[in-house]
Amino acid sequence: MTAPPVTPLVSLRSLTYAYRTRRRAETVLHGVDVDVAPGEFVTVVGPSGSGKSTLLHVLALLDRATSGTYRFDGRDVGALSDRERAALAREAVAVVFQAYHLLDDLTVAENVAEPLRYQKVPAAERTRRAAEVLARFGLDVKADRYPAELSGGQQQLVGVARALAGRPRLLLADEPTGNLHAAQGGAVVDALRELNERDGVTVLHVTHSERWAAAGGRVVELLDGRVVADSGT
Ligand SMILES: Nc1ncnc2c1ncn2[C@@H]1O[C@H](COP(=O)(O)OP(=O)(O)OP(=O)(O)O)[C@@H](O)[C@H]1O
Repeated sequence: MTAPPVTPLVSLRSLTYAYRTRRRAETVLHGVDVDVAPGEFVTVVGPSGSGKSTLLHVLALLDRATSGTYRFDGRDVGALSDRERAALAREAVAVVFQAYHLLDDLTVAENVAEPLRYQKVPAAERTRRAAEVLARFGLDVKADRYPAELSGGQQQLVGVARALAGRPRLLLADEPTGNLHAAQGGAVVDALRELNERDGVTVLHVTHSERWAAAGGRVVELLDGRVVADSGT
């Protein structure tokens, strides 16, 4: 007996995206077809300007595709209202950016707990989860510090911990190592791999560094807004 087919967590078909200025529209994604199965770890590589960040913003539900379809766990995202998309993003998707986007006047633990408010997680549970994820990354000792008192690598790990605390199904990381030294960057990529392997979170890591692509797993390569190589197909 063959196993039933698994619904991809992410399924893109003929997806395009155009930036519109007052004068004209510039298409920067041209017919992207990609499926990502639940539990996959995908590294997206490509030179500067190839469309990696644009793709990530569409996947994160921050921008709507111009044409084509994006299905998230079988749901056609294009058919959702803005409110429904925002709810799906809040519940199921987390993003780690190159800039850490931590709130300076909140402690590390408060930063990690803060987004859980929007998922309506009760206060005691927010505190418990923040402590748990910080401990996993060895940052429990920094829980009461402020972001400015941490190194860049530690701040980015707090960003990963914050993403994990929300228990996302899809974690998108856009050049999370871009501002870091090699060793710090390695710790951040290790953290992404761990939450993929241990927690089953589907991860899509965008980078223009070949170094991380060489670390294994599936690699999707973009060039001029098109997928030119995909080791998963
Ligand atoms: N807000 C915008 N308005 C118009 N064009 C844009 C905008 N943002 C990006 N672009 C264009 O879209 C194309 C793809 O950009 P994108 O940032 O997605 O590439 P990238 O592969 O992530 O590059 P990098 O590795 O440098 O971050 C580029 O030609 C860029 O100039």
